[in-house]
Amino acid sequence: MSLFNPETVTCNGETFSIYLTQQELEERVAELGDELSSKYEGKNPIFIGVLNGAYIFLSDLMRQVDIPCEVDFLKLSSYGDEKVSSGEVTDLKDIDADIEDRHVILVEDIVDTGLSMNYLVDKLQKKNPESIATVTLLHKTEATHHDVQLDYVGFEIPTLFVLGYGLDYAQEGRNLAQIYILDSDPKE
Ligand SMILES: O=P(O)(O)OC[C@H]1O[C@H](OP(=O)(O)OP(=O)(O)O)[C@H](O)[C@@H]1O
Ligand code: HPA
Repeated sequence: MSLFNPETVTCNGETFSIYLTQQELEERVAELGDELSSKYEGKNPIFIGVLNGAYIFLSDLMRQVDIPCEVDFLKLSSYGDEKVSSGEVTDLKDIDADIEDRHVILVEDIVDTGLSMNYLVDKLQKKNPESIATVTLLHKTEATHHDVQLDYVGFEIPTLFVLGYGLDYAQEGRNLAQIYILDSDPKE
């Protein structure tokens, strides 16, 4: 267990409470790893992680996958330092790998409005992969209003701002080992 597992945390002046424990995260990530290992046996998939948020989930997920696989990263930004999407995606880094005819597993930490995932699937499709599957640790089901293809979802969560395990609030809180949820609705 991490030594950094408080029940509540304060980040940028706002209070968050525990929502998903380290054990719940570990168990679900292991299940997803098993599913992917079976599905992609013999296919040498390439995991593509979306920086920054997905880096912790992706590193844990890949260590639960027991078949040959590769990894690359791209970087987007749409939230800046805010709790609501700017509504625009900014490309900050593309992948280096050639994914033509490859089996791609696109890994996000969270699908909220769906804007980023929708944008990314379109962007990667243009590189002619053999297949694209999407994985997200968290899905804010009721907040998603863009069309998204979601193949593997860790947890469906309510429309409340979350923090930890890679997810930030104005760049802080990514190093928390568990997932925390804002004590009041950010839209109120
Ligand atoms: O479904 P959406 O409304 O598009 O929200 C999801 C996106 O927002 C976050 O990225 P962010 O822009 O905050 O960058 P970060 O990963 O560096 O924190 C998250 O990592 C997803 O990429
Ligand atoms: O709830 C959230 N928390 C952190 N980052 C995010 N990016 C989209 N939604 C969220």
